[in-house]
Amino acid sequence: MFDHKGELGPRIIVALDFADQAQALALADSLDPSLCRVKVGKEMFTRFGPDLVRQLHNRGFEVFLDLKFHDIPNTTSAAVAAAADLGVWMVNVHASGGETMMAACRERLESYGDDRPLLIAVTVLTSMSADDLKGIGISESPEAHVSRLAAMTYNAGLDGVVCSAQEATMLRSEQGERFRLVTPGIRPTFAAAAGDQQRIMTPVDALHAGSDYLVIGRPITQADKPLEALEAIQAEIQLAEE
Ligand SMILES: O=C(O)c1cc(=O)[nH]c(=O)n1[C@@H]1O[C@H](COP(=O)(O)O)[C@@H](O)[C@H]1O
Repeated sequence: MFDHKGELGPRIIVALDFADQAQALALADSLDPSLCRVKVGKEMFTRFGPDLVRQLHNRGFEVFLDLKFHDIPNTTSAAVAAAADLGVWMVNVHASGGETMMAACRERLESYGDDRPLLIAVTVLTSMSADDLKGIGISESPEAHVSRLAAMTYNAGLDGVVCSAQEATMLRSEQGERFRLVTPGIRPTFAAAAGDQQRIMTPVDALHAGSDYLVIGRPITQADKPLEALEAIQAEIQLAEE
């Protein structure tokens, strides 16, 4: 694994999944960059492109560019370099693209030194259950499959994985303390709806299980008062850390 300047900093990454840029920026303006990072994913990047990322940078936010690249090594490593040129804090690829592809991405970022983004790989999407895996021909359990993909990611020299918090304890013991665990599928106790997520956990349980970063979307972005929702989660986390 290669070194990175990044310290842990704020643990919450707010997923900005909006069809409307003004709405996303208004939400960002209501949040505090010292309390959270933000994530730009496929919907907003496809609609608004790199300019949205720059606007978030101008507001002081570190950005996780969540485009889950999955392609041949040459294409994927070039895409990761484009993300590094944009100055994002974190970028991801799909681990199922294979170890050679991931290693090519890591090598491509070496020339950026300390300015490179964290490079992580998606294992098994948190919306997928054991039955969904069977549907794509994978008969091992989600945990076993996550473990396999995380080991490949580690061997390719990446910084960590996106996984469910339900797999965090296992991966922490298998891959050690420095392997970053980024966990979506987080549902605070006050957020009743799991929505399309299958493998979920509360923020406090996720941190106890070993998550480094919690990706949280709708429980904050669709709350009546998003800043209050973020602060409520922060308060829960702080209480648990005392
Ligand atoms: O890579 C991701 O961020 C991701 C991976 C995964 O396995 N599951 C997952 O939900 N995500 C993203 O995390 C966010 C979760 O949003 P909420 O379900 O609204 O909290 C979405 O932006 C997803 O695209």
